[in-house]
Amino acid sequence: MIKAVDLVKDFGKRRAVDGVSFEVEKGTVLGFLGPNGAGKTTTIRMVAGFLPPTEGNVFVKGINVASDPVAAQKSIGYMPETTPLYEDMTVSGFLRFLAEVRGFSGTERNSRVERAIERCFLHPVRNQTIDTLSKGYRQRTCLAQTLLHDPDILLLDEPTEGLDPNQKQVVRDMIKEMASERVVMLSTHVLEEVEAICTRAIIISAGKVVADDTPAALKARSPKYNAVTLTAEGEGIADKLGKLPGVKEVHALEDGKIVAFPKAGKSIAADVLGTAQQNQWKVSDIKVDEGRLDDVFRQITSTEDSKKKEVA
Ligand SMILES: Nc1ncnc2c1ncn2[C@@H]1O[C@H](COP(=O)(O)OP(=O)(O)OP(=O)(O)O)[C@@H](O)[C@H]1O
Repeated sequence: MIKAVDLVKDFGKRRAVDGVSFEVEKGTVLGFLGPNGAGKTTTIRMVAGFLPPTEGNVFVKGINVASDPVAAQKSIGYMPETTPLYEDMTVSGFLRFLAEVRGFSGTERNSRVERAIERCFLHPVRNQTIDTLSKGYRQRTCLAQTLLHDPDILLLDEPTEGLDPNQKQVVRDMIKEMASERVVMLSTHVLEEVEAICTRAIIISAGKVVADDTPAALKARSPKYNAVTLTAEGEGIADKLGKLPGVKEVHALEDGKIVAFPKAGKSIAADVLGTAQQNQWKVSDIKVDEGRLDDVFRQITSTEDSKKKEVA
């Protein structure tokens, strides 16, 4: 549904996006991650047809977005970082107005507005003016306006930014619900969001794609992935675990816990447990680490930063 090919965007001498390519198919919730200034918003704006690329192309359902943005935008619902809202309009009045801008009138317009209100749970505030809405309801109103024309592609720039944890959850659930029949591409700094709702994550750093995988596969790149933390009483625990063939190293923590790190690609939990049983250690707790996306994010993006410094 979306195909981006070698996208480049220069602002004067600054290269904000530097050769980004990806393809996304229906049913995907793609998290676009990266440090501040990495080029996320710039890329999303190019996909949305609001910013022409300096080089490269974006195709949306086969339509070249830069050559025919109006046709492409029929399939796109775009929620920018800050959506302009008409503060003195009511929520339903605002949605009716935008439905008309999109070319719908009469009963068609009304039913589209009702559907958007329903999908975004806006009933309690439908007759309230926008200037009186809480941040969460403002965000849901922004989301509702992206749905009026029932687009196949939703581009959401930091959709949960500034929301409290309950509101975040509501918006995430709405996004998940909308994703099954669409492509959702969202930018975020929030790694837990990627784990909670994304089926795929692209990490961008200094305008380049530095990782593109499922959140689970990215987590598996964490140095802590499959590490085993053991709370146990017994003789020579660290030494014995260090001798297991799959174990790379063993750390004894100050609180008495022992952490065994596996060699790349190894799973050591069964061996650790077997050794504990053989030696009759008194095990009170054992945990296998799932890996952490923030470790991987830091690792990948700081490697890129240090490469840049080396080049400079
Ligand atoms: N209109 C513009 N004119 C000049 N430079 C710009 C413009 N828009 C973005 N930039 C620059 O391009 C780079 C990428 O910005 P962009 O907003 O795409 O990053 P981002 O990853 O979305 O960052 P953030 O997470 O902070 O929102 C930054 O260095 C930014 O200063």
